[in-house]
Amino acid sequence: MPPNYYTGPTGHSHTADVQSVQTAVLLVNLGTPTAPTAQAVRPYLAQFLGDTRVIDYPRWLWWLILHGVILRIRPARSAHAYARIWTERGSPLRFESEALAAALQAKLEREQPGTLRVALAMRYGEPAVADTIAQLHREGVRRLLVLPLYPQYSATSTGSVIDAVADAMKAMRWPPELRLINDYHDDDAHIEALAQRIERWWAENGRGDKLLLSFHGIPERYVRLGDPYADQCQTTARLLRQRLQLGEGELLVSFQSRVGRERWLHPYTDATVRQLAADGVKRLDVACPGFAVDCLETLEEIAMQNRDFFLAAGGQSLRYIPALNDSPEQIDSLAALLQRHLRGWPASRTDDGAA
Ligand SMILES: C=CC1=C(C)c2cc3[nH]c(cc4nc(cc5[nH]c(cc1n2)c(C)c5CCC(=O)O)C(CCC(=O)O)=C4C)c(C)c3C=C
Ligand SMILES: [Fe+2]
Ligand SMILES: [Fe+2]
Repeated sequence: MPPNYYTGPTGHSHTADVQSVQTAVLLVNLGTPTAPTAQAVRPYLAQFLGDTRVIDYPRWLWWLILHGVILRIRPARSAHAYARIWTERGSPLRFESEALAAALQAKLEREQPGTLRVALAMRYGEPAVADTIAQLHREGVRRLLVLPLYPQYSATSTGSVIDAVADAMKAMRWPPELRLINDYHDDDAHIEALAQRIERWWAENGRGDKLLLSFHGIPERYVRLGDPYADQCQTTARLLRQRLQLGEGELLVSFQSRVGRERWLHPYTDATVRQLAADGVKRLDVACPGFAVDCLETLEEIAMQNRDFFLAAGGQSLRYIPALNDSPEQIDSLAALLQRHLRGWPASRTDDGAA
């Protein structure tokens, strides 16, 4: 039988429950290297930076630069950064995403016993989107709801997940019915979750002089070409500012993680924290609402690198407020978001529980 050919509900599944569950939720995050070494980071960066959604230069030119220059230098530098945040559980992006998926599975199982599966895939590296969808398909999944773990849509992040899902579907004779959440940047429950998470953190740790929201940047050119990302970041920030009842000067927005020589979204986070310190701000709180779970970009770039920049420029403390991760706030808001997008699909037990 050809690979990915639907074998029916008795196919390859191991438990009665899995056999009967025809609807799956697939969470997709970016992916992360398997170890904090140049050797492990290199193939990860090659796949990531080789994606035309991420870098759209003409292929032959970019291939020469990527393989001739960047992949000779960057893996060692990135590996050094990864080593600073690596734990005995591995890469934070990976174990935090797994914890989120497990908590969502448990929550949805309590709400609708035996009707839904939650799976997790990574856009780059493992577990690959195509392999995960093929496995769900073999287990009899006929309806698939995909949630890319990016609150704001960008072609470079969400768009690339859509490509990977489309490629996986193309390889199937009878693909499952598909729904795909584009973004949840202005979802009421999501804004409420962010606000409560920040307020809870302030209640436990006290409050700084200002709150900076740092989002991952993208090249400005992509926004001119129609990417809604910058607008969605600003909307998330505006809604959060209203909900937290903060003034324009108390909640600021910046963009981090710039790569290469092009102009990226402004203002840059590193320049912003230095300027704030120079302006006399002593205690700065930073949150990164664009990241569903903590990762290199929050734990190393913000909580370590930018903290150092702020202190060196005269600031007293830069405190990073953790991502929503698998907090009750995140689980409740994402479960509600998923339930809304699942509406209209039949309850998926086909065996009336008799298996
Ligand atoms: C070079 C172009 C890049 C674009 C465009 C980009 C957009 C983008 N990225 C995220 C989320 C994450 N990025 C992460 C790491 C990371 N990002 C880039 C480059 C671009 N990102 C690189 C090269 C790296 C790897 C690390 C490094 O070498 O600096 C991560 C963390 C991964 C981890 O393992 O922890 C996340 C998450 C979004 C949301 C986005 C567009 C909006
Ligand atoms: Fe990135
Ligand atoms: Fe970075």
